Amino acid sequence: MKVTVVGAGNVGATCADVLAYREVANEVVLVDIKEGLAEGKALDIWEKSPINLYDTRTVGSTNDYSKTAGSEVVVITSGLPRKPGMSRDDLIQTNAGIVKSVTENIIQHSPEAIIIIVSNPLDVMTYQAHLVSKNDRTRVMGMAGILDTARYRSFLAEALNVSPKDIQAVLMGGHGDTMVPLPRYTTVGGIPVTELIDGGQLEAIIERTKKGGGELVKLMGTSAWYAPGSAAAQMVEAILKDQRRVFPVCVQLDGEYGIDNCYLGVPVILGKNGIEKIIELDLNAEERALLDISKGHVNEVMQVLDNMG
Ligand SMILES: NC(=O)C1=CN([C@@H]2O[C@H](COP(=O)(O)OP(=O)(O)OC[C@H]3O[C@@H](n4cnc5c(N)ncnc54)[C@H](O)[C@@H]3O)[C@@H](O)[C@H]2O)C=CC1
Ligand SMILES: O=C([O-])CC(=O)C(=O)O
Repeated sequence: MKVTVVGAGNVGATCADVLAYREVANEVVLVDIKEGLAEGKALDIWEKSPINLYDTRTVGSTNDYSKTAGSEVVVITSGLPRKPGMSRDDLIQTNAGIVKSVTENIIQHSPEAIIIIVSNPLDVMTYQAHLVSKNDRTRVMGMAGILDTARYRSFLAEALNVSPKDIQAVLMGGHGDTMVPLPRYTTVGGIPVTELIDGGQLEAIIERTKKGGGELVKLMGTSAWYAPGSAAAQMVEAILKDQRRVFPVCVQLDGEYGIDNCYLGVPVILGKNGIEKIIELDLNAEERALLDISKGHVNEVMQVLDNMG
């Protein structure tokens, strides 16, 4: 089993590292445009194998996609991260071109690959990769929901002083301030969260979650990588091991939730064929209204991409 991770920066290298030490694949190919970066990081991860005890082979490449041939899953993390004061949407001009050229190279060498997009703005970069690859929508998806849900779960765990392992939750919508957390579908060891926390505190956690990426950008001057890299690796693992995990994932909606041709995070079952099923929740009026706002925003940014030609 072979996985390629494009972009050997913060998120890509973290993803490759998690894939290696969890032995998700036999071979992980790391690609970057910057001379020597991918080779160096792949070698560093390989040199760690006797310490962390794994035998996944990690290989680096400076833009030579022949090394990626026959990959079953490809994670695309190449592109600019935002700096303080920027929105994710501000990255579209640069990242749209990068995601386009990378997707073309990937498809040429691994036409059967399932593609996971990480580059921002996430929902619209997933649209871009879908347009370029012409793959079935079940095989081109974006990583955001696992990360956003993890932030929400970790904040709840802290507030309730319980293990984050016991918090289950789902978030929907675009990867940005319009994301839609769903307290109705949040449980703590099977107990509805609303029985354990007061409304004001829960609302504050939801607001912090929506701005969770920005909180880290403010602290570090660039965006997060440990949780994002691990989240992308978790999606790869679900696919390669055919785990049928239930995760929020960004996918093109084609009538689900009454929405056509918009790329949004929704709960799906992830297995060997990529998106095995989109789960349609019975949203109440308030949740529905929030999802519509999120859809409106993603549609606007999709329009910007369309206008770029
Ligand atoms: N979906 C999500 O939840 C998240 C998305 N992101 C996004 O992921 C992307 C990467 O973030 P970081 O790893 O922190 O950035 P980074 O700057 O550390 O790494 C990006 C890498 O992409 C490489 N690159 C640029 N153009 C390339 C090309 N044409 N081919 C191959 N490699 C190329 C750069 O040389 C660099 O090494 C950003 O767009 C960021 O906004 C980051 C965190 C979470
Ligand atoms: O905030 C950013 O720019 C990166 C990202 O998508 C996240 O960490 O959620």
